[in-house]
Amino acid sequence: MHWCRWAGGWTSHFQTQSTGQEDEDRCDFLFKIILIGDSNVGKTCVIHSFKSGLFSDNQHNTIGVDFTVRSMDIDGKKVKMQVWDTAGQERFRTITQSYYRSAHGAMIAYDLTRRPTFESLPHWIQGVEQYGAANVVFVLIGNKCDLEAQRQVLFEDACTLAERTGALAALETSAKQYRNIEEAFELMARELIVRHGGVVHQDNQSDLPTVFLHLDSHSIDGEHKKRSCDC
Ligand SMILES: Nc1nc2c(ncn2[C@@H]2O[C@H](COP(=O)(O)OP(=O)(O)OP(=O)(O)O)[C@@H](O)[C@H]2O)c(=O)[nH]1
Ligand SMILES: [Mg+2]
Repeated sequence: MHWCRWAGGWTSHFQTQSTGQEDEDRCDFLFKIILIGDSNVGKTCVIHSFKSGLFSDNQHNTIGVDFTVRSMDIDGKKVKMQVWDTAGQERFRTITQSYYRSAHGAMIAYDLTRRPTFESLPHWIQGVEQYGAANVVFVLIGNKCDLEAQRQVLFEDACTLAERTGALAALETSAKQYRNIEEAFELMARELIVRHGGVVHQDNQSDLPTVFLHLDSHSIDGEHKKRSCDC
């Protein structure tokens, strides 16, 4: 039987006979992360990239909801990230919203080459506030930063929105070039660990701009407490 800390309580989600897989199944924390945002912003690619490091150009639109699991080592703690991929298409909205309730964290994604996908972020944030848990942590993810020449959203605009809406952070990612993918999930994992009783140090190794907001003073080292963008 393998015990896992499920955000505040202990759970036996990994009850099995002893198979010699104990090390693989053991974890210190298990967090549910949901990815939401308009269709074609790259949610599935971000998750696929996080899971396998690979990028596929021929990604089909997600039907309903899908999920994947990946473990991360955060300062010696084994953290299982159960990542829920949702369809951005309107017709699946009722199904996808029913998954918000049990999420500890939400990554709300937009495509920085398509302004309308950024404009709809307030709507997605409102959905999290309405259907999600009260203390859900959310970050704003501007994907496709490899397409700089086609950019339609300034990072400063994302920072402003993040600050106004109480997001933990704003980040720009590229699923295609595996840029800021690991960092986005690590940022989320570190914050959730702190909120659920662990103590970790913030360790931002990203080469891309990230702005951290609304972090508890005890949650991270002072020197990294706020890395602001140039806005
Ligand atoms: N250049 C570039 N293209 C990307 C990136 N991420 C995703 N794409 C492309 O964007 C398109 C949509 O990607 P998906 O991951 O299917 O988008 P989605 O948000 O999951 O869409 P739905 O499942 O309909 O909600 C695909 O053609 C991907 O190849 C990226 O970082 N850079
Ligand atoms: Mg998808």
